[in-house]
Amino acid sequence: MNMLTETAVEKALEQKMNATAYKMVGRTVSVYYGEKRALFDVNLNVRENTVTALIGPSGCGKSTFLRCLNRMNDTIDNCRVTGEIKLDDEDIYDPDIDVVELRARVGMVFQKPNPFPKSIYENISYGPRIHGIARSKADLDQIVESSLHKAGLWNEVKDRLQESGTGLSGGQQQRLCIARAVAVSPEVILMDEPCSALDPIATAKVEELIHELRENYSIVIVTHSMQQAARVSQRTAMFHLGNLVEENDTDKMFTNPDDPRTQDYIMGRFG
Ligand SMILES: Nc1ncnc2c1ncn2[C@@H]1O[C@H](COP(=O)(O)OP(=O)(O)OP(=O)(O)O)[C@@H](O)[C@H]1O
Repeated sequence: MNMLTETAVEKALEQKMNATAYKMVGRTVSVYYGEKRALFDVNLNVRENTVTALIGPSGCGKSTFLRCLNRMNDTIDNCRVTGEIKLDDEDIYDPDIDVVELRARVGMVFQKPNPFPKSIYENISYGPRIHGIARSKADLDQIVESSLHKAGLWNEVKDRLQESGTGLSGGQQQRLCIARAVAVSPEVILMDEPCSALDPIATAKVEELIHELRENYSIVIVTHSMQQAARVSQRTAMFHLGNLVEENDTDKMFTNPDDPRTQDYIMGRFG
């Protein structure tokens, strides 16, 4: 993309973002693991075409909040979520919601790349097949190719689609997992420390990819790296001891945060 077009795309995205279209809205979200309360009445929204970074010291509840957004906490015994979370205008905790469909709309990429022990092709085609997105082999081929393109992996794997996904390098596996999430046409992508198992070069590639994906998706990323939050996100939310301390424009958050706890954390004074 040339500089001019890139600036135009950035500008258009900025305008979209400033219109404060919320893709997801979280109101008074609390989470309990048995008797233990891990989140306290968190009010946090996910903006469209925006990367939102969740930061804060270990154990502050970042992953717990992330998992609320596609009901991954349902899979944890003893975990109870209260409050309200809406995707567009739909309450995702409504008992009538189809959770499998929800998790296709709100996809997830985990800390450790977790491709299925199947071929690269099958890793990506599985979701579209079970969700009935592809009607023919040609449809599937097209989805596999376009998802790999979107994840910046096509050129590296196009000649080895039938080889196992687990044979790829760690960074390639993570981009495969991103391609797998993208293949079911999600609206939101959740990423839980997606680069923590990657080397700096693979990390840079995934960060670049996150930057590009923002054009089409809303992204929420948990990260321990302040540099990463500053590089990839437009909004940042700071958690501490299960509370949302502050949510702000990333630029402001890293230059002039409203809350002293944010300042302390960013300056490495705790956590
Ligand atoms: N499955 C679980 N069962 C019981 N307690 C849990 C579970 N998962 C998380 N917790 C607790 O909930 C709190 C928040 O944990 P969470 O993993 O959300 O924090 P985090 O900010 O993502 O931490 P980290 O940065 O270390 O990954 C912690 O006190 C943690 O011990």
